[in-house]
Amino acid sequence: MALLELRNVSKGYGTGSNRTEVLKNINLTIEEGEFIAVVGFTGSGKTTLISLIAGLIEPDEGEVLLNGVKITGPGPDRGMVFQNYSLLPWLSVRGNILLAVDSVFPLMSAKEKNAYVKKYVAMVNLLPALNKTPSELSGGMRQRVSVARALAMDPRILLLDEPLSALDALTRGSLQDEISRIWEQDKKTVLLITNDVDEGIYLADRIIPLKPGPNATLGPIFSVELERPRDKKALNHNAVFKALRNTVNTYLMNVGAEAKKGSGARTYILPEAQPLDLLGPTGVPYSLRRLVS
Ligand SMILES: Nc1ncnc2c1ncn2[C@@H]1O[C@H](COP(=O)(O)OP(=O)(O)OP(=O)(O)O)[C@@H](O)[C@H]1O
Repeated sequence: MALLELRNVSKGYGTGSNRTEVLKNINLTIEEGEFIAVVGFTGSGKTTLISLIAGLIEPDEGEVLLNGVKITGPGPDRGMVFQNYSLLPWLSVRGNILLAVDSVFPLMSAKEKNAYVKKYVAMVNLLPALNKTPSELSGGMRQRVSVARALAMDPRILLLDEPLSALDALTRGSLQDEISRIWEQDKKTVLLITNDVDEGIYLADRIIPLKPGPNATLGPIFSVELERPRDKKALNHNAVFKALRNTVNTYLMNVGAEAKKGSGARTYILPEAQPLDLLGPTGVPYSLRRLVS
């Protein structure tokens, strides 16, 4: 039996003329231990999709099943990492993770909990920051704490909703490496939502595009036939990686262009314009003054 299954799931918001149909007839099956990446356009319904799986919202039609049982609300069997760090600002790294551990393993002794929290903090390389509060951490460090907290709850599936999109390119790259390393260790089932095709290919077993909304549906499944562990630098020269990236990007560009045509969106051709440079009192343009003075 599949670990997670979405059967003909549709979801919209609002009523009457304020109604937005977001997802239409979504069918998705994820097996235990798989790493799946859903790539999609801004506003296509990625967060809606992951919120349905997290049990934060309910589908209008269809059903979401975990291990064959219908999801009716949030639960510790699904660990969620959001785009924007959702840590409690008054608690330390240890405190934030401990709170989650307390709720899932209430019978664990204080000593065991302490060691358990440390294990997950070490997993994301944050032991030196164990007693720091979120305001003392960088964005990348906060996201690491979120990942550690989700993993410490030992969920059946880890739901990652664009966890790296608010980070700069360097931090994003190193966190991708960490997620990859942790996944190799833990072999947890993961659903990653991302807008970065390269990130999806680097991390996942399968890439599934979410087409543009309204009434967004899932596109074809692209299998990632790349050996693990993957070396990001080597991938840049890997023919399979480059071909897959090209195929997925071309697919996304085509469905994006189709959706634009269908929506009747108009293209405006802007005139070519050069910015006027204001002349200073000396007759030298302001932008050059520092160079000539
Ligand atoms: N609670 C809500 N009430 C009304 N409309 C909503 C609600 N949540 C989302 N929407 C709308 O549903 C559509 C899909 O939103 P969603 O956040 O799922 O997309 P997304 O792909 O995650 O977007 P982004 O890439 O910007 O994060 C958008 O048009 C959004 O405005």
